[in-house]
Amino acid sequence: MKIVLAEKVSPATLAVFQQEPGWQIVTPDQIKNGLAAELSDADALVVRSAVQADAKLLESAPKLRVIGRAGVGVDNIDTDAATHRGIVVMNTPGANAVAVAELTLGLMISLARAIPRANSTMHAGKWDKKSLQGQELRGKTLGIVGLGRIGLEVARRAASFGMNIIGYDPFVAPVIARENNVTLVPIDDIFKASDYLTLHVGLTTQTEGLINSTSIKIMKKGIRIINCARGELIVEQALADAIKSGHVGGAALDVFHQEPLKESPFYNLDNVILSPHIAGATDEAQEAIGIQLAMQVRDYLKLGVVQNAVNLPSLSHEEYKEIAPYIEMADRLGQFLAHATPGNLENIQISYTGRIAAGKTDLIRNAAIAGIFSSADGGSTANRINAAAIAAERGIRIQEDKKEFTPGGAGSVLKIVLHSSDGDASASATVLHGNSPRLLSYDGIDIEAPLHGTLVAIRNHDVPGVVGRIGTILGEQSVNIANFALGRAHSNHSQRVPHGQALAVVQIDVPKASSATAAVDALRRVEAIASVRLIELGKL
Ligand SMILES: NC(=O)c1ccc[n+]([C@@H]2O[C@H](COP(=O)([O-])OP(=O)(O)OC[C@H]3O[C@@H](n4cnc5c(N)ncnc54)[C@H](O)[C@@H]3O)[C@@H](O)[C@H]2O)c1
Ligand SMILES: O=C(O)CC[C@@H](O)C(=O)O
Repeated sequence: MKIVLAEKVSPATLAVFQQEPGWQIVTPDQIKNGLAAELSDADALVVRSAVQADAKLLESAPKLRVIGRAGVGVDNIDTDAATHRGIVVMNTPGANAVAVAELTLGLMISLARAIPRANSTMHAGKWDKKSLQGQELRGKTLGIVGLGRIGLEVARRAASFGMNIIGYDPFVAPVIARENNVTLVPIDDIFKASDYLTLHVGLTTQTEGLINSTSIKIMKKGIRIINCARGELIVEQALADAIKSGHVGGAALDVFHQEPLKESPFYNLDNVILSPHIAGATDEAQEAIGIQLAMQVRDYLKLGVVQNAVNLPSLSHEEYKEIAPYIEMADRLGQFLAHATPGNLENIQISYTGRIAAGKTDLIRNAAIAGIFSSADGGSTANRINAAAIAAERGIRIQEDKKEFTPGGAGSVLKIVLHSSDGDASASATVLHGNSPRLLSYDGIDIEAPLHGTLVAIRNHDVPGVVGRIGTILGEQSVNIANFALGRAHSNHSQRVPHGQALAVVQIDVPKASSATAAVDALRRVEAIASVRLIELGKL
């Protein structure tokens, strides 16, 4: 495995990767010919906030499987492009929340008591006590936009200063706000009522430019604004103008539109405190972030465990262990069905029954779709990260239904139905003995066959002698049979499978599926055989 660390990470982060025998770790100082060149054969990329992992950069990384963001905000990563390329994007939520909250409180106190100015005047040999009378935080109203991990840490600390806390976050449960002494209010009330306003939302199309000349106009005179989230949340010139006019009493900014900051409307404004994107930069946070991220990236590359992914639901190690055999089974079932539709694929219906229906099924769904898209020559780029997105791009609808409890306790069963313009194809499967994927039905005929290795699926008329002919032909062609499963349509089956139809799924021992082509051709010439499909089941 090749891991490219594009930005400085803690020594403990490096150590996690270095413990893996044979892994090549490239540190920022070893990147000599540019990041794009280094990524040409990389499996993983680790970034902080400076590197822009955009679509163009990702084009130069054909093998890349995971991007690890050492931190929270992923606005420097084109997650759509990553998803499209089947790359997992992971971050480390929460690991720097206390660090950011502590700096936020530090900046609020610094604004209230003009600590930076007190310090610089003292260093300049001045005793400027008169101009340094401040205000207390006690009794003031703090408005928090974004009550996630950081926003809530800020709320808890601000409560201990005796502040009244109001918050705006459309996605937080009122009970969580209440438990943290936050009164939820509409965003305009935050602007109107806050003495201090602090931002803790990610950069999205909804939050970009949240603080602008219009929102500033309705703010309480003298408000102080703290931004430790993302520079783009504020229209910088509008804020600078409002500070100069005295409408806004001060600001403390850790993040900016352009970083590193080279030119700024805030330079030389007395009541503006600037810091170079350091809110999350504490020894403790960087250590926690680095180790957590390195372990996540390692576990994904080694075991396929997806944790803290922003483009896929995360699973705990235990959850992953439980569904891993079903992910593999879904992929094989999809491969089994691949090319089985008579016309152009329009719709994929995936039904989960039993225990799997109770858990997270996105990976199972994507594996099934990736399996369906897989072609004999391996030309499909769909994988379990991007398969649903690729289906959507191709205009193929995905329908899912779940039934947790089934009469008869059939265990966990996955059923896939491919609907096409000219007809349907369907199959269902389960996992036996912990990790053995088994086919349970194909096109309405019950059967029990291993979903493993090379299979020959034969639809035939249920007449005497066919099974014997199949065995003879395979024997004549020196193809050894590893497993022979038979099923037949019953009168109570759907009308699509007429009575008198039968199915054989034969697992054969051949080095490559192509070694059995002659045998398959011979089977096709048997009159009672309606169709033969040679299927080589690969691993995802
Ligand atoms: N300066 C730094 O060094 C630094 C460090 C860490 C995080 N950050 C920034 O802080 C942000 C918040 O981090 P977090 O760990 O608390 O993330 P989080 O995901 O835990 O919290 C974000 C909160 O914002 C809320 N939200 C989303 N859209 C909203 C909207 N339109 N209006 C109001 N609330 C909205 C979400 O519901 C969520 O509760 C990150 O996205 C990152 O950009 C900066
Ligand atoms: O890596 C950093 O230095 C900043 C991280 C911070 O912006 C984050 O979103 O976690």
